Amino acid sequence: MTHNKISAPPHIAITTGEPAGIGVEVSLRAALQWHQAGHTDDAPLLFISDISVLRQTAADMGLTMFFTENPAPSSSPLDAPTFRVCHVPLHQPVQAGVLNVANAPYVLQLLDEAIAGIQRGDYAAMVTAPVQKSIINESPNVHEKFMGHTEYLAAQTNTKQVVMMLAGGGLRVALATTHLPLAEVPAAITAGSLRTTIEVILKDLTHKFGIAKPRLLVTGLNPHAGEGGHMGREEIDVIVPVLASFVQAGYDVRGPYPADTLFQPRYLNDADAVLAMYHDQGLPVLKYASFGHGINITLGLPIIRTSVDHGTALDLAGQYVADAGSMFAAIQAAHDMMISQKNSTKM
Ligand SMILES: NC(=O)c1ccc[n+]([C@@H]2O[C@H](COP(=O)([O-])OP(=O)(O)OC[C@H]3O[C@@H](n4cnc5c(N)ncnc54)[C@H](O)[C@@H]3O)[C@@H](O)[C@H]2O)c1
Ligand SMILES: N[C@H](C(=O)O)[C@H](O)COP(=O)(O)O
Repeated sequence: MTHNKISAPPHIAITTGEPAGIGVEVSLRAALQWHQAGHTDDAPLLFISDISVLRQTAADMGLTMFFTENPAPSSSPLDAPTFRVCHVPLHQPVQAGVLNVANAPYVLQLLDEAIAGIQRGDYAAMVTAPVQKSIINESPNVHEKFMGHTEYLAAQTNTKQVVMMLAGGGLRVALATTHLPLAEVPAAITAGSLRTTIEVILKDLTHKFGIAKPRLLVTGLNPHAGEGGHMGREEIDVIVPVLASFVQAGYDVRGPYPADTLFQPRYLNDADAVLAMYHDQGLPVLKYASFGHGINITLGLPIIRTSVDHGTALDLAGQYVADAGSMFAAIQAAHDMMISQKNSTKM
């Protein structure tokens, strides 16, 4: 891995994710679009990736893009889209659509470099292309269970509790639990964890999204929010008391609402975000509303991290037909969060 001291302004770092998936191609397309939108001075992009893969993929896609490990663009024509790269070499050559366990540590190296670069002050934010969680867990060289970026970034930055939030189609949906087997969800929703989750959401909606007094709607866990205890007691025993404590403290936190009927304008028009209890309670709604243009944000981290709303799409890899809209939206969101955070620290 090669480091070049990056001069101001700090770059937004893109990690290109699983090399056999669509991560590199959507990163390239979105970066080119970002460059063409004129963001070369206020929020330039930098790739954390294997530079040969970037060059080869751009050539295969017919994109005119140049890549340099050096601070000054070397061989590109004046004004041509030139991107800095923190070169991390692949462990083995890639075949599109075919996972290779030998490259799993490479995927984590991209993330480690992004975190370290932000901590060095070289990067202002990280935007992650999708990874394949299964192949990372199959690697004999990866010793910790890998649940997702969200959990990995929390661990690597020593953050006790983070919150996954996806946004798109006019919705923001945060999750009380992330990549957990469904059978483990009820036990994971404790008064303590729910309280911290809500605190993290309210704080970041203010500091990273510029919402002075966030309005949060909270789902129940069980069908019909437990039907008065006849279909589960988590609402009565855990969720209601936690929400009441926020209301008492003056926060606009409402619920628990039955999840099946909460996602309608009547409720959503009067809210900034919804907190769902588990992954497949909230995300299908969000992805139905915005797949291809939605984003994923990790709240509660000491760094800014955004990502796409889709996975590695191994079935599309190498065809260069994948929609880069979500990657572009993730870059835009990282940029907007940088500005909100700067403004909120000035206040
Ligand atoms: N941010 C991330 O790292 C992230 C997010 C979601 C899923 N994943 C991982 O990706 C892997 C595959 O997950 P999956 O199959 O459930 O979801 P997926 O998003 O990869 O694919 C679901 C469907 O959507 C299509 N699709 C996905 N992205 C697209 C795009 N940009 N343009 C056009 N079509 C697109 C695919 O071809 C497929 O038909 C899993 O390992 C999963 O954990 C990672
Ligand atoms: N839960 C996310 C989704 O469905 O889009 C996805 O798996 C990515 O999660 P991480 O950002 O934690 O990798």
